[in-house]
Amino acid sequence: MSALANRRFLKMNGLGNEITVLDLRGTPLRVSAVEARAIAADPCSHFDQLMVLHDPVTPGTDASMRIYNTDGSESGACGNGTRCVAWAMVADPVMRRPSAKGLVLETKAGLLPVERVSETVFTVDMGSPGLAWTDIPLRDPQSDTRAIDIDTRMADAPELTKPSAVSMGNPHIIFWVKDATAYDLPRIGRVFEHDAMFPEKANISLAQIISPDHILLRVWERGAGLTRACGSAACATLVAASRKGLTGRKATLSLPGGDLLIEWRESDGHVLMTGPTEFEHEGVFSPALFAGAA
Ligand SMILES: N[C@H](CCC[C@H](N)C(=O)O)C(=O)O
Repeated sequence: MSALANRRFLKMNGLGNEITVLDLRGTPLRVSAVEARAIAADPCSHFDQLMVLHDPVTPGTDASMRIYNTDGSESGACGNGTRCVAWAMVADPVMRRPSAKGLVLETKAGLLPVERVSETVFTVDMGSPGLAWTDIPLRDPQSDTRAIDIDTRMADAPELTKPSAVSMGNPHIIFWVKDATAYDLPRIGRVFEHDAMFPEKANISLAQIISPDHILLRVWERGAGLTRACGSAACATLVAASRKGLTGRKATLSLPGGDLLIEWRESDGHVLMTGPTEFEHEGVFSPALFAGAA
């Protein structure tokens, strides 16, 4: 039987991005890809991302996190999930920390300080974006060495060309379009997620500039598919839009699930993401869920 059987989880969402939170602090347990897929397959614990908390690694941080997609693959970043974890660590009666000082979470990609703005709204410092082609990573050096306009196109949609690439600890590719709702994103996403240009695959966004401080965004997520929102994609998009001179360094990103406020802070180059969290329910994993999972 899986050691995860009967463990408590929280089901939450960040702008409709489905998040399951599992606290494994104080245990040596790790989640396997097979177990992650089993948790995702159950309607009660279904997620776009599973946020797993482990004991802190870096002194002064509150927890380290591993992030799993629906297909069991791992990501270095999840903005919406990070806000949900922050809510759990200040408001959930079981996970809540005794102290109310600022919270710092850690992922494979770095340290993420979080501030509570109101009851359910949090600002996460998502760190500095990776902008070199090797940071994304891309397979080849680009004719535009800044990776602002990268050399790829969709064969049967010629206007989908020269997307921008940004890493927020995970790879993001952003196509600039006149109407983000006019495309079959699942079809485009499936093709580009696995394009040989992206050795670690990629999250694929369609971005429409509404004004210098407002962007409409739809995202196909690596390992999870179409989601109602993706926080790291919103951060990557604002950074790319600002580098292209399409927006300033601060904008509202409107996703199907709602709005995020993103700022690429001038003083230190960090990206700040502010948005809501919503608690849905808690549960425990039924042992039957893991039948057949190693
Ligand atoms: N929904 C997440 C991002 C998940 C990214 C994941 N699909 C990957 O990079 O593998 C967010 O709010 O930032």
